[in-house]
Amino acid sequence: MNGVEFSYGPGRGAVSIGHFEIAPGEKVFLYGPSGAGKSTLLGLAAGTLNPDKGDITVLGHDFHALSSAARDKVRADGLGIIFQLFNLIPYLSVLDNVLLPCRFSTARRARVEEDGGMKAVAGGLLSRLGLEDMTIRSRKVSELSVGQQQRVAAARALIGRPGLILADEPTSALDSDTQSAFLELLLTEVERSGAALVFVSHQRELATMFDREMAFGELPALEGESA
Ligand SMILES: Nc1ncnc2c1ncn2[C@@H]1O[C@H](COP(=O)(O)OP(=O)(O)OP(=O)(O)O)[C@@H](O)[C@H]1O
Repeated sequence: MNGVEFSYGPGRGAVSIGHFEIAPGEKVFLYGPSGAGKSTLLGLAAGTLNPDKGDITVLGHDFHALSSAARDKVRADGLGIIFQLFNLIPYLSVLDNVLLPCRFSTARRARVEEDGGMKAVAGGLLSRLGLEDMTIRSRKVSELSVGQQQRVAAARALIGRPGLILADEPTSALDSDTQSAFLELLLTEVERSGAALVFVSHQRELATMFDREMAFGELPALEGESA
């Protein structure tokens, strides 16, 4: 992103991003005060928000030159997104939630077929993310714990080897031991798939697990900061 300006409308939130870059396979921890613009940055990178000014290139695609349908295709083919509230489809099974991105992208589906097929790839991801129990896979996600839903959301983001994963505070609902255990599994899977990762969180103690940390906006001093 270069010289990006975005506003939600007159008198509403506005965000400026001078320069933001992430290399293939790089894992970046993005932090900053509430309202600084972290989620907006992710929305711009996902192509769901359109900048008023500036350039955004994602996975080699210049968003400015693309129609919104073409941006949607870049997102479906190449991005994995983990939201704070996971945004799973409650009435679908775990397996169907994980496989959802393959329904929207033939490229993604083809990569999954290449890697061994839908059931095998989804099952492998779920197992490595800590959902080994086979009976969980056919359950509706609304019947899972928050921690289990988080793992399903991670598997859904990772399926079909997207080039970039965008994660918006996916650990905030969990206690700190569960958070770091989840993050370790997520980072291992991200590394395995070769994806780049932008991970937004307020929990700066997690930053050491990443290649790079980046502050967004004004930052309170870390020293003496209450936990
Ligand atoms: N849908 C929206 N409509 C209007 N203003 C918005 C909207 N979403 C965010 N904003 C405003 O845009 C600015 C950036 O918000 P954003 O959600 O990107 O911050 P954030 O750094 O992700 O915050 P948090 O850490 O609290 O999630 C804020 O001033 C916010 O109030």
